[in-house]
Amino acid sequence: ACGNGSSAASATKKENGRIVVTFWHSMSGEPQKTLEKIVDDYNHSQKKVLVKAQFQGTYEESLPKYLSVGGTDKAPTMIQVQEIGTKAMINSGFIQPVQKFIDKDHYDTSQLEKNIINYYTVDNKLNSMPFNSSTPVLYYNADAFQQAGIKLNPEDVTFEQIREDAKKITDSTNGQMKGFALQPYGWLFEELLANQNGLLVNKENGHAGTPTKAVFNSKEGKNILQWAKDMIQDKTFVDYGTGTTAGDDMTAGFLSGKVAMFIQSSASIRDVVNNAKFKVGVAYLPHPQSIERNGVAIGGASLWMSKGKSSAEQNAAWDFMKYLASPHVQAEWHVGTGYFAVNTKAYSDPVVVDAYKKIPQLQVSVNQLQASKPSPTTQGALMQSLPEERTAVETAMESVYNGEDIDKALDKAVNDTNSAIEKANKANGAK
Ligand SMILES: O=P(O)(O)OC[C@H](O)CO
Repeated sequence: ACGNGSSAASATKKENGRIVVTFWHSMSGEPQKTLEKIVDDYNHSQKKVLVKAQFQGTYEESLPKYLSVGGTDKAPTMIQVQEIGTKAMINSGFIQPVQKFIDKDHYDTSQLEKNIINYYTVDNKLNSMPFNSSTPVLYYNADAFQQAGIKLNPEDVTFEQIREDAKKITDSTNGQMKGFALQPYGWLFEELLANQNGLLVNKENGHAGTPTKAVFNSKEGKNILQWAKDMIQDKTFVDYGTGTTAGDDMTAGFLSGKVAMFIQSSASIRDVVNNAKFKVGVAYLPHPQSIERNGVAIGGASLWMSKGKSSAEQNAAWDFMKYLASPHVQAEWHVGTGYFAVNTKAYSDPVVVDAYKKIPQLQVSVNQLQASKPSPTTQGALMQSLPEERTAVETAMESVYNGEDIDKALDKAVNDTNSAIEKANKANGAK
């Protein structure tokens, strides 16, 4: 990567006298609709800046795209990057930490959720602006639970209970509705691991230095795959695969009554609740009975400023970032999606207070985050090679679902992740 910062800034782009800010994002479904409305409101609220929101595919698609045009004229002014891209963005040399604007502007970061600020603060600098933060939650068909005569305490769900409930629901519907789905999605594995206080990588998950090894082939890692395997054997489990539509297919399966429970980002709460013809329950992430619930790490994404843009363009983007983080906009964002409000003042906004009366499910992920124990596992792993780790874990999950031995699958995923770590550390000189 380049990144010596010596290149001249590009010319400010203008349209009808307004500074153009290009904003790459990865929001689809309800979050996309909500985001587009917010951008529109911002563009109408003032006359100096024109934000152009451009959907760039999934997080996995947009980050490599950005890294291939970073530092050139084709780079957007700002981009939304998933949490695990943090180190890759810092190391790319293409970005301007937002700390610079915070300092210049005396922007008060104490209004932002502490957990989230901590996540994006590396080397005492806030690198990117918090915007859309989530936790994974358990979605369940509350009507199906009632019909099967079972109850669930949303704040304490165990692996064992899910397995039992999955059997009861599958049996009581003669297999018409299966019990549970766990998409082979690395993020869900990472979070189920954190909920058992299991580390993903060494060096305290990368918070005590650059990781040199993956360590998720632990008892805690195996618990997750054994749990899924047990349900596959019980014939109560549905595998929606790893394709790009897997998440949508799983949600569609839940909405059409083919599966009673699944785990997915809280970002889907509005999508799911709006579209269900039955009562939707939302619960904390489960844990094995023998291991106390530890809590979750924040997921989602944040907003990054490109280096090499004119200061007029950067200041315009900063103005928009501040608008996005303001209490009322965060209130609308939270209730329109299921992401947290990154600005804590949003929770007393009438928009949120009213929404909680009608959609109490929105509160579950906020409570779950606040009930998480601060530790290197709930802080999330910090490492450049997390995208590679995620792919390796997804391959392991899928192969176990297809009958592979758990130890073999996890050891292979650890080895593959270690190769990526070694390569990145060599390239960075262990940055
Ligand atoms: O789907 P999101 O935006 O909640 O993000 C989930 C993961 O944290 C992405 O890495």
